[in-house]
Amino acid sequence: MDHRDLGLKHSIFQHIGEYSIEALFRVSKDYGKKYGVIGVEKGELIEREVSRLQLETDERPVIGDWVICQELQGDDVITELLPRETQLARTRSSGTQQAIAANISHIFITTSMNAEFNLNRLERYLVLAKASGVQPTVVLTKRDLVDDPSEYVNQIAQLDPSLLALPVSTQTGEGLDELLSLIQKTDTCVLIGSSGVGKSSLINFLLGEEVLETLDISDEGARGSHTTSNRFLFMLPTGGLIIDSPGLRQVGIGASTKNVEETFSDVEALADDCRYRNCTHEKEEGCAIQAALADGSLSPRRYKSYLKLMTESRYADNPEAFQRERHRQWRQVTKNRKEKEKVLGRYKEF
Ligand SMILES: Nc1nc2c(ncn2[C@@H]2O[C@H](COP(=O)(O)OP(=O)(O)OP(=O)(O)O)[C@@H](O)[C@H]2O)c(=O)[nH]1
Ligand SMILES: [Zn+2]
Repeated sequence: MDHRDLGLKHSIFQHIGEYSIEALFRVSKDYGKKYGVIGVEKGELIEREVSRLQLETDERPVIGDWVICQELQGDDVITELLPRETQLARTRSSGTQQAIAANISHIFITTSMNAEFNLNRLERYLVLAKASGVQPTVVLTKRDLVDDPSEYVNQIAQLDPSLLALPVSTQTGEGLDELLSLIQKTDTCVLIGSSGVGKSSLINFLLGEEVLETLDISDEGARGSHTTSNRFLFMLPTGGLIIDSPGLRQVGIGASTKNVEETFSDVEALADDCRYRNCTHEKEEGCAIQAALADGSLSPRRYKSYLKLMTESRYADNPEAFQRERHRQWRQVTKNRKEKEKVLGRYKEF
């Protein structure tokens, strides 16, 4: 085996500099202070537990990162964090971005074909994929529960005709070979989606064993006193890698207005035809978006989803504005509470 089996893309090589390839490792477990890393020595996979030195960047290594590890005074340490090709990030409460996983080549957006199916949520995930610069595929899970998945596939085609939507079932095995065939040897994939859509079941299938359920117990035994990591990079037996991280399972992830515009290119294209350049698409005369809503060519659902994600992403573009808005909302809450107390106080007087 070699580093390509760990997902090494050619582009990372230029950053290795004077180090030997044996010093190159990939972060596979994140314990907070310590990390699990994997590398290759004499054609064999090696796993190490390392801590990090004060790095030149403020950035903390995350799962999927490529790092340089060296032995210093008997300890294995991360001495350098290599530049990321892609990263998935979320917006902190302060409005700044925090990386969750790095060097990902494929995002599988998972959604099940039942009440959980939600186009707004899908659009949110598509914006996230845009923000990360990563190719998304929609995986429609629980294929065995529906007679005909085409109703779901068609709805996704309406969001973006170039987007692949793949119905699968871990119960019957349908679609799973196609899913596997999408993962190349040097690919690093993540599955994102709501709780219960079947992500763990899919990861277990890809790994060929029930790793996710049994992991906590065996890992704790092997690690002794360390807190068990719940962020993992797994190597698939069929080639390629997959990241499982609870941070990736949440939806509140940051993206810029540009990412939203790209995801909603149909709505943006309409806006080009508005009479006024600074059209707010609300009441203006000659608004192409209002016209499309009126003639039914743009659905009110998609329009609302677009406006909502645009508003959110404006804050990601501008953390200070994000802070101001939070402050304003907080003042409003406090004011409401004071007013309520006033009213209640008055009642007490009676
Ligand atoms: N009918 C059917 N049920 C499935 C399928 N895949 C998973 N399930 C069931 O759906 C439930 C949730 O599956 P998980 O794999 O734990 O879902 P998850 O997305 O990992 O959920 P979290 O761990 O909470 O994020 C379990 O009861 C599974 O047995 C499927 O293809 N068909
Ligand atoms: Zn308009």
